[in-house]
Amino acid sequence: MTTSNTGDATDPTGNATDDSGNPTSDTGDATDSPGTDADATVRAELARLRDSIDNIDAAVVHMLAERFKCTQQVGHLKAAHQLPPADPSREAQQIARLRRLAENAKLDPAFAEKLLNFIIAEVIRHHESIADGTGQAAGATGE
Ligand SMILES: O=C(O)C(=O)C[C@]1(C(=O)O)C=C[C@@H](O)C=C1
Repeated sequence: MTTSNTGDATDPTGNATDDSGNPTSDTGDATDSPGTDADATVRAELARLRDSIDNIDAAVVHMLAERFKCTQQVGHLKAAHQLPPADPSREAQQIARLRRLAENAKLDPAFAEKLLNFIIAEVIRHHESIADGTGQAAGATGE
């Protein structure tokens, strides 16, 4: 719900709801309103799906944190041996592989490529900071 919304919305069953998603026309008596059971079912299904989304988002954050711990070590290795932060041929392989994986998983490969490029751009920024001495010290966790 946006903060600019002043009027009541309708829930997915078309019933009027307030800003918290609660029915506004329901008297609270479950026996006299045919919409009440459907509302409760829809809200329960939405809550169940949102629980799964929250778990998946948490997994994504933890996996990204692990990936950045690896790339931080790569950044230090590259800086110590005067290797360039970016490796375009490696990136081309990663993109081709990720697009294949995405297609098999029925995920939009263009989206997968954009996501990987977004992550790699951040990694390269970190590598550059490590190389110029302004980056995170080796072994630092940021906690
Ligand atoms: O594999 C490397 O050389 C890395 O620095 C890691 C990484 C990546 O995030 O996967 C980042 C930058 C490179 O251009 C390629 C890949």
